[in-house]
Amino acid sequence: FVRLLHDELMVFLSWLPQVPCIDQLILFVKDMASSKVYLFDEIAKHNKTKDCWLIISGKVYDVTSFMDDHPGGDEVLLSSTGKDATNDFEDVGHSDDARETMEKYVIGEVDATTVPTKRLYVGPGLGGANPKDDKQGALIKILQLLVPLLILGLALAVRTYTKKE
Ligand code: HEM
Repeated sequence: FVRLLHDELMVFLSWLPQVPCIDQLILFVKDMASSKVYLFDEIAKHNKTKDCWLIISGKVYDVTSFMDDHPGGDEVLLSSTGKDATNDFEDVGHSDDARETMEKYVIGEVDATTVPTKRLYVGPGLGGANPKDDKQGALIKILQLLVPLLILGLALAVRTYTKKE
């Protein structure tokens, strides 16, 4: 056991030169601690003011204690839960200060394979993943053909009946 302890200590000491100052040591320890990987569904459950987690650029942030201090308000943070909030975060154009602040709230990473991908809109009849879309597309095409024919027919009928003998 002592030998094992000694070995662990040596490993730790061999890491130390790579950690030039205490700030970095803290970041390093935090990094190690935050290497937990969460599933999307697990993260999505934290969607309340008193329990709020965000996914930004693959990392998971527990911003519960930041809700009252967020300059953009707590509502926007809440509305960014249950999804990948990277775009929401980037669209605002957050400052470097904000990016530094957020590091305090990292609790881990998201397992990217569990994040639902957004379904891109595929126009009707263009082979959407949903077979209902295909049916709607066909109906629209038929209507597009029928309506001008109907108008033409009506116009012809009106012309025929109003023609002076
Ligand atoms: C850990 C995550 C976040 C941190 C640490 C954070 C931090 C900040 C900070 C410090 C500001 C002040 C302006 C700046 O320095 O850029 C800010 C503003 C703002 N943030 Fe966030 N934010 C986070 C996530 C989000 C998310 C997910 C949204 C969703 C849209 C958001 C929306 C906003 C908005 C709307 C403002 C106000 C911009 C303005 O009025 O100028 N933030 N945030």
